[in-house]
Amino acid sequence: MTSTSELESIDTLVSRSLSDSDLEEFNRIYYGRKDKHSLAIKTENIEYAEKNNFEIAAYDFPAQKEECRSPRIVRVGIIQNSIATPTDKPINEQRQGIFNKIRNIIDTAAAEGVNIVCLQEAWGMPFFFCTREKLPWCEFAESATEGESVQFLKSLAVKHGMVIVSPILERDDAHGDTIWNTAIVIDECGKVIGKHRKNHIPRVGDFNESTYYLEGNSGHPVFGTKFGKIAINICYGRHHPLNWLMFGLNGAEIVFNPSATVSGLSEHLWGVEARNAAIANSYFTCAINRVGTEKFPNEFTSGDGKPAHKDFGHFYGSSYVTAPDGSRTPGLSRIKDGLLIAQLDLNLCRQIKDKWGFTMTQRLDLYANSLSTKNFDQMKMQQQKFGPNVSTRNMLP
Ligand SMILES: NC(=O)NCCC(=O)O
Repeated sequence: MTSTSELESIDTLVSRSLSDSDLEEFNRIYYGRKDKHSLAIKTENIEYAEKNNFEIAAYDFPAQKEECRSPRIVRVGIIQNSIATPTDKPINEQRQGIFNKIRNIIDTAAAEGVNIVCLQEAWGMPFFFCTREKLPWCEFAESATEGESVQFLKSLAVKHGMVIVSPILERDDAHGDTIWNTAIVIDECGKVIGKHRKNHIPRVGDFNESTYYLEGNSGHPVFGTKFGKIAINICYGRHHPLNWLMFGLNGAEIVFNPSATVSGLSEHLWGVEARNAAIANSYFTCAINRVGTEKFPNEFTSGDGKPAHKDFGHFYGSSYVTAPDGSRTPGLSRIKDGLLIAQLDLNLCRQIKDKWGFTMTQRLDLYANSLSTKNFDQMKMQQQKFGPNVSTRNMLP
């Protein structure tokens, strides 16, 4: 289910083209990496990954030693995956094929000491929203506590004593079978400790997701886990700086961004948005994108006057991790399943807040005032009087 005509990755292109010393400078200037900070991976896991056709990479994000606090080291593992079988196969076969791949990758993450795993958006199904067809696709929606993928991951969480963040399509049968795009958090004992429902729904390209599920109603929850305070900003939410801000205000130390996005649309934005969010909010971000090209049984149109077609385009993977100081890992492959492991010292969040003062110097009072209902009403009145070009300065008392 992966395409070979696509470029493997920008990072392999760069590293193949530069001398060692130029590559070191590239990493320093562009990625903020003072040295390679690669972590050693056990030989048997490298061999296992090769045999099972997924990439494995590992990086370290150390913090300075402090006198009063011990280091708070956590290993996160982010997983990008393609689908496993053609999309015209029975639902259970499609689902099981993906489960088999994910089990291999999570077992490997555990063998490398990973504490928290996060999967990509809607990881257990093809990204069928382009089709606008309800059946069979809505059959992938499942209960957030007892669904097929939830049970599958609960057992892996217990087996490995790890926290697993799992983005699913949630069917809430207690509330009119409402469907949501949800990330659930399973703790190391196999308990679902909470969930977040995607706040922002795309209305761009073939991302016809509003046909299937509603805008989330869960706010900006942060989950206190054994390994750190985590939050999930699902896919299109990464274009909304205030969405990122709210997770930070609520105390997140790591924000996962499970995504599904295609080349031609967003690839030039991909390396910017989650990285910028880490800088602006002094937390770690983990951006995870689906990989591969998915074809569907029936043709659909994109509303752009071009001929009907059966594929969504290429999901370009390129998952990466950014630290609060803005340094980042290279991206995973654009064409292959992958596991990216990052060892984070969460002490870095406070160290960067102290160094740069971004959270201390932000003016939430000014923003809140400008965004308040009273000021919106004033703006509307002014716009009625003077036209749409009225300056926001006119809104302030
Ligand atoms: N899944 C999703 O929200 N994709 C929207 C496209 C994008 O944000 O790049």
